[in-house]
Amino acid sequence: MISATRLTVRHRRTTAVDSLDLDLGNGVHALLGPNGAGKSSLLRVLATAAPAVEGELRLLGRDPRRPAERLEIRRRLGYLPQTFGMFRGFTVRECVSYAAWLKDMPNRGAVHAVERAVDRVGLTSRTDAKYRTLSGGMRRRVGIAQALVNDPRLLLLDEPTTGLDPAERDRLHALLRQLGATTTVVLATHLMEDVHACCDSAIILCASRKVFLGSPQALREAGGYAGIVEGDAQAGNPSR
Ligand SMILES: Nc1ncnc2c1ncn2[C@@H]1O[C@H](COP(=O)(O)OP(=O)(O)OP(=O)(O)O)[C@@H](O)[C@H]1O
Repeated sequence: MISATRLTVRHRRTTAVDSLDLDLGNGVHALLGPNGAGKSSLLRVLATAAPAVEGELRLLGRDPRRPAERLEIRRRLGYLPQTFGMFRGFTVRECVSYAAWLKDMPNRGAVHAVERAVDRVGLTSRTDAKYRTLSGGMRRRVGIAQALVNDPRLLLLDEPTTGLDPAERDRLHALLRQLGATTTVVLATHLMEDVHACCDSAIILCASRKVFLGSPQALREAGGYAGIVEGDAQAGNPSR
């Protein structure tokens, strides 16, 4: 569902993702790495929100450089960016309906899909509340509902559990485990709790390069996250 070959992402002179090879199918895949390692930059490219400067990328079997195929990818894509803005006077329902409209969903199906997405993030009792009256964690859950509303085949979540209370984190983990059966989910996170609760595999980026890809168990056996990141720094690749 994601196939990248020598994918390179740059911001002016900074290389954020360096010659990445990646093949991911259905399942929940954690994207880990120190601050500045390139996680958000990679997710933006996978979300077709920014182009790669080099390399090949196929998303859901399609080439995001071709406008018609990019449109098809976007219809099947859910993306929660690390920070996102929303019209503060919109209700929860309006925020999620707006996302459905942006994703070109037919009006009739969208009404039910919006209710379902709001329910999946536990905000049904706040459907008519204005976005500006919500807590930080609830706002993040609105963002997750926006990402889910079109039942995406490719779901990209940038630190979705930040600010969620423990019960909501558990609820999201359960939802992601369920979605992973039919969806390719990439979850950028700093929390090993997320990895152990719902992920089938973990990818570690350090200083823009992939330094590990394997199951949570393989990660433990390889010395754990800290061991791998410290080992990479000692090998002369200090993270920015
Ligand atoms: N818009 C930008 N312009 C210039 N440089 C950028 C931009 N966005 C990111 N960078 C740089 O690209 C590199 C990767 O940043 P990125 O935000 O992708 O890392 P990250 O792994 O998501 O970090 P964090 O864990 O802090 O969210 C960093 O060196 C960062 O300073």
